Amino acid sequence: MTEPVLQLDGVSRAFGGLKAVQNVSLAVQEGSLTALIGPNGAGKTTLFALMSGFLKPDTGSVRLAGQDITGRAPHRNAALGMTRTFQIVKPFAAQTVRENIAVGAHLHLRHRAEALACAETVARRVGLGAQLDKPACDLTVAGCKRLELARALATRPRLLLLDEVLAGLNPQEISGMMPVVRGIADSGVTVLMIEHVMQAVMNLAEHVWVLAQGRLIAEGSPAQVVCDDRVIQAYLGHGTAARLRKVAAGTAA
Ligand SMILES: Nc1ncnc2c1ncn2[C@@H]1O[C@H](COP(=O)(O)OP(=O)(O)OP(=O)(O)O)[C@@H](O)[C@H]1O
Repeated sequence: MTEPVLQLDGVSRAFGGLKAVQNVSLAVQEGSLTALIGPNGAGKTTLFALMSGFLKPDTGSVRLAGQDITGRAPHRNAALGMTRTFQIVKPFAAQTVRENIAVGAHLHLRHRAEALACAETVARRVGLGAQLDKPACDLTVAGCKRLELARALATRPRLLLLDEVLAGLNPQEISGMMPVVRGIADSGVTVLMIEHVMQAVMNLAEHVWVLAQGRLIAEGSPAQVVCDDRVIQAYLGHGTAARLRKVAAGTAA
């Protein structure tokens, strides 16, 4: 097997007495589309922050394409090809969609005209082509989520960490967003997503890690994890798990 694009070994982080992430080890393979799931407060966002450099681990190591990046600043990691999105989207409200996306493009493009041209291409990829000249504050929630995705994509990531890009969307908006995420992965970008929308996890992810109380409690294909007793106890509950098993078997109504 080739070297993982991202590798965590024994990563832990506490906030005072709260062990938010405990001894997590995982490897993300290049070109994969995978998911990190678990109950509220499980430590998923903290783990993303530890991966991307927004937080330093107390113990353990993070490697990006074999290079030790433990505790390295986020902008340096972005320059190396790892970019994350945020659950709470905070665009530059008064600036246009194009200008917001261009901020990401400036990571690798010095000239404004080039960054704006790149922004236009990326906007079309995420379905924001018609909104390029709108101020970001005029976007709907779904539009803001697409903008967050676009800003990250404009950095030309090799590995994209998506923190709940589907949160707050209605079923129709979720259905519209799933092909966008799939398209990004199909274009060769490795995608790891934190997601509570299990329909999307079942449809998109080839491998899932399950976190509960800071610890990895299970991993496997979506079909495997929804059958795992620890995952049912800690997160899904019996009703949801049964429904998802039907989805996995392709027999959902
Ligand atoms: N900066 C911080 N200071 C103190 N405690 C924190 C901090 N960040 C997170 N925590 C705590 O760490 C635990 C894990 O939080 P985290 O946000 O990583 O969980 P999560 O799995 O992403 O949850 P959710 O699904 O609700 O977003 C929670 O108990 C949270 O309150």
